[in-house]
Amino acid sequence: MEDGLKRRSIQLTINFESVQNSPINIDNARKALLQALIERSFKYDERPVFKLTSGKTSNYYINCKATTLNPSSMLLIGSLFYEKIRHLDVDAIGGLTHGADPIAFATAMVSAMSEARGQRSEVGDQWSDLRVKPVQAFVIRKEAKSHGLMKVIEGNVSEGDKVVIVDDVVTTGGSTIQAIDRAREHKLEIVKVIALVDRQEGGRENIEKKMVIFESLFTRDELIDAYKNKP
Ligand SMILES: O=P(O)(O)OC[C@H]1O[C@H](OP(=O)(O)OP(=O)(O)O)[C@H](O)[C@@H]1O
Ligand SMILES: O=C(O)c1cc(=O)[nH]c(=O)[nH]1
Repeated sequence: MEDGLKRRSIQLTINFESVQNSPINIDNARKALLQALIERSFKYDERPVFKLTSGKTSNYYINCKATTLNPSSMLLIGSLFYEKIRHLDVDAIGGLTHGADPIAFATAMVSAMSEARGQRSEVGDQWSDLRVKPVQAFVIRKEAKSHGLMKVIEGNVSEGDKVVIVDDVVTTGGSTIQAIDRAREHKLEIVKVIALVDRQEGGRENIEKKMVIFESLFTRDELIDAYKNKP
């Protein structure tokens, strides 16, 4: 924790006029992100050709990286994830590399942009969304680094920090649970867990057994509906 820094959150608006002309509305951002996931990430085949991390096969696959690494989607992701944590006392956001990384980075970036707007509000500007301290991003490695500082967790987090664990997809929840366990081994306090997509295959239940709050931005059902109704 950085001492002496307090956060205030006054107004619930996401307004990126400082970086682009059209402000982002949360409902519109969600719709746009769903569309991006369908266009870039959702793959379907009549045969179960997609092999999953668990070893099972599936007839659909959500390659979230094609969306999470796309710059306009990053802005949407950062805004939507930040919206879910901005009222909480959170020091940092991260998860198991690689799925979690772009989500954590985008959210941290949006939190810093929010801080910049807060500074403007102090000089009487219209932006009154004030967060004095941005959220740090961190990365949990699958294996400890074998040289340098030999770290498992990279980023500016330390014992006692309040963190949010993220993942791009939750299927069995195994990857997210690995992140939860590693974070706890490092004495990080988990405030909640947020996934971009919940495949509704038992992951939520498995994660909740770790006594954490679990949320997702989208479910498999929503994605499949959107895929079927694709113009
Ligand atoms: O809920 P689970 O059954 O664990 O499956 C979901 C995980 O699978 C994918 O990661 P992957 O193992 O493909 O690794 P990568 O992100 O490093 O590519 C995805 O990013 C999730 O982390
Ligand atoms: O279970 C997985 O490994 C998995 C499923 C999916 O839809 N997308 C992904 O990246 N991983």
